[in-house]
Formats: sequence, structure tokens, C-alpha cells
Amino acid sequence: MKYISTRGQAPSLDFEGVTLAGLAADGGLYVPEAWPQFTRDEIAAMAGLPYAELAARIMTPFVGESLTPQRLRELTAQAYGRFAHAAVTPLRQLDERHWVLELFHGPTLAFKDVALQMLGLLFEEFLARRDDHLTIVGATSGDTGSAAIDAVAGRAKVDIFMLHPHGRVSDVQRRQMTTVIAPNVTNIAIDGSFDDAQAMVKRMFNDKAMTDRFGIAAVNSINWARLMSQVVYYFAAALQLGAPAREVAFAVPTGNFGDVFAGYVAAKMGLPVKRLIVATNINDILHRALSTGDYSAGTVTPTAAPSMDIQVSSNFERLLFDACGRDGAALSAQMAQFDATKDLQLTNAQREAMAALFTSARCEPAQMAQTMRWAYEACGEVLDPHTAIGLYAARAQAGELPADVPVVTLATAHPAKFVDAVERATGVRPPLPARVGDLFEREERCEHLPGTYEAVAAYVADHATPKTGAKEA
Ligand SMILES: Cc1ncc(COP(=O)(O)O)c(C=O)c1O
Ligand SMILES: N[C@@H](CCOP(=O)(O)O)C(=O)O
Repeated sequence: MKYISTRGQAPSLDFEGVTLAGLAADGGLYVPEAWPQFTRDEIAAMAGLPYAELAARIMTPFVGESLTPQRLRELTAQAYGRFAHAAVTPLRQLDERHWVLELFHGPTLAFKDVALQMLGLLFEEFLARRDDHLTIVGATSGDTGSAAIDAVAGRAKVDIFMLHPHGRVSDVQRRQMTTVIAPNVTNIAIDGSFDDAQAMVKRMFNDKAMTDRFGIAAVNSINWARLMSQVVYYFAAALQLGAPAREVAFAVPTGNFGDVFAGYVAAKMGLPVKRLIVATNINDILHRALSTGDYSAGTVTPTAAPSMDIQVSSNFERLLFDACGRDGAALSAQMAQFDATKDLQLTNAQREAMAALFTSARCEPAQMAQTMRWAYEACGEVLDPHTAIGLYAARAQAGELPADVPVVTLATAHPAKFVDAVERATGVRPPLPARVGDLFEREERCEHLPGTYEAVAAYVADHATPKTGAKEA
């Protein structure tokens, strides 16, 4: 399997190369040169497989020659062995129409663990083959950070610098990052929003002085291996609900468009996905893009679903690329305009291509709280704010779908990560699971930097380990 850049200029890479690369050299994102496909019979034969085995089956065509089938199975067994539920991503029924797919049984209580436990192992595997060092620079609105840190803390040949927006993540999210005291882990709170942090990370990939000196890698969903791992749970859920004989719809609380793009990939691979419902909070750029074609970024407004407080949605570029017939030059021009003006209007062809599978809904804070209350009072389920936004969209859109299509909402985080918002809406204060340990007793360690690229780049340059053979600055 080869991977190409959405902007058409960077050299193509194999799976190992793309895992270690992050952003493509032309500023684009890597995607497989063609979507692998399973036949209906192949999908039917996956029913009932243990999660780790299913993961190996789904990942095989993406991994290509980079891992033997045996080694891939060992890695998926190891990655999913750390989950607190035997099903890894269990499905729970809310009522006759709605289901939630619980993606928060990993070590840091959010869906990010599903991909990052695997990515940590892939980094280790590929680094063992070469005399090299990785400097991971990531941006987080709360969940990627803790999952990535858990996945790489203490690993040899890897340093991680994780940027989060100061004061804009929950206390649990912050502590899950800042209480990991390991020599290869640095947390940096920046003044600004998640979008500012993400823009700095992307700029660093394009900063030749930095990339010549450090082997910079990504843990955000710009890294293809993240999305590949997330495709698996769409298959796991749909198979349990009767796929391939039955179509299934998914509602996905969305920020950086990684999770829902994985659903799109599953559909491309042959899974019968009837609809992908993109749910946003009031930071609604994706709802506007999908409903009116207006992909223009405003300022980010902090909300009680902080992990979705995003206005520049990285992975939307991957969908735009497919929706313009994979024309790298045309997409490059569109993205250059967006980078300069923060305004991009979708073409009619792009809108039509997206409308075949995607719909969207924007959820107001009161609707989010009301949905949390409904789930608790009518179904006995305590949901986190992000999941509630997904469920709000699922319930708003279910009427547009045939009555026999089940609607699965992705439950992206454990409610205890956002305990104050959950308590405000439901009166319930969910406890932290025991596996998180004494989070509020531990010492915190975190740098606080101004929200400028220069400050962050200088800090990383002073503290990161240069790659093998790199010249001193
Ligand atoms: C709890 C939670 N829900 C939803 C999202 C949005 O997911 P994505 O950025 O993949 O669209 C995030 C952040 O990514 C998150 O942490
Ligand atoms: N909501 C995310 C933002 C980063 O998204 P990613 O999926 O691209 O890593 C977070 O919690 O950090």
C-alpha cells in the first residue's frame, strides 16, 4: 500500500514511512492511494471475531509489507489487551432505535486510546529497525494529549511535547497529562485556543530548520495510523447490528473530523453505512460546511464540551480531496486560500459528493444538557457532554432515515472526565474508574508559554533530542 499527499506534491510513502512522517512535505495529509475493499462475504466472515483479531483483519491492507501478518496480530493483541472491557468497544442499547458505542474503556477514558495505544507500539516497532530518534509534537484540546502521553511515556527513542490551550481543558484532562512525570514527556500550556496550538504544530512540520534537526512525528489525527485504527470500531459495531445484511447509521461528535472520517473510510471499504451524522457544538464550522458549503473559520468559543472547541478541522482536507476527484492541484489552491483568508466555499461537486453520505447538526448548550438528562432519566445512561452532542444529532436526524436503520452514537469519553458538566445537567457525579488511580493526589508538571510559534519552537529546540547525524543549530 502506498500513501499519497492530498496536495499532490510530496513523495508517496509506505505505511512505515507514513506512520513516522506526520504531515506531508507539501503541507498535505497522507491518504491511501486507493481505498481497499472487502467483499460482502469477507465482511460477513468477520462477525464474532475478538476485537484484536478484527483489528488485524481491517488493518492488513493498510499496513502492506510494513509488518508481517503475525507481527500485526501480536501488536493488536497487545494494544487492545489494556482495555478494561472484554469487548474493547462495547455497544449499549438506549431504546429500540438508538445505541451508544462506548469507546472510553482504554487507559485514559476517551476514544483516543483506541488509536494511540496502537500508534505507541507502531512507533516502537519501526524505531527499533533504525538508529533514530523521534520528537513528537502534538496539540490537544484535552483527550489526544493524555492518550498520547500514556502511549509513549517512558519509551526509548521518543520525546513528546504536548501543547494544550491554557485553562480550556477539564481538570481531569489536564491532570491526566501533567501528572505523568517521565523524562520523555513535556506538557506545554499555551495562551490561545486549540486551533492556535494545532497551527503551531503544522507550522513546525513545515519549518526546515526544525525538521532538519529533529525527527518530528505526529500523534494527532493528521497521522494516518490514527485513523486506520479508528476504522475498526465502525466494523465492530455494524457487525453486531447485522452488517453486511443490514445498513447502520452513525452519529459522531466531531471536532477535528478524524473520528467521522474513519467512518467514511469504513464505508469506502464496503461496510454498509447508511449515514454519517456529523454533530458539532456551537463551534460549528463543520455543520456549516456540510449544510451550506461555508467552511469559514470564526474564533473558538469555549464550551462544556472542550474537546470539540475547534474551528479548523484538519481531516476535513482528506474528505475535500476525495470530493474533488482527488485533484491535488485544485485542493492545494483551495487550502492555500483557506490558510490565507480562513474562508473556503465548497464547490457544488464537493457538496454533492459529501451529501451522499453525510448530514450534520449543531447542538446548543441547552440541548446538550437536555440530552444528558434524557439519557439518564429515560435510559439510565450517564453520558459525557461530547457524547450527548452526538446523541442529540442522532435523535434529531433519525426521522430522516428508514425506520429499520439502527443509529449508533459514538460515546467518545467517559463522563467522569467532565464531571462538573455532567453534574450540572443530571445531578449525578460519576466517579473516576479505579484504573485512573490517585489522579488528584499527584504532583503536576507543566510549562506555560505565550501563544506564539517562536516561543514554542525555541522551547522544543532547546529541549528535544536531535535526530541521529543532525548538525548542531
Ligand atoms: C471526547 C471527544 N469527543 C469528540 C472529539 C472530536 O473528535 P474528532 O476530533 O476526531 O472529530 C474529541 C476530540 O477529538 C474528543 O476528545
Ligand atoms: N479533540 C482533540 C483534538 C485533537 O484532535 P486529533 O484527533 O487530531 O488528535 C483532543 O482531545 O485533543
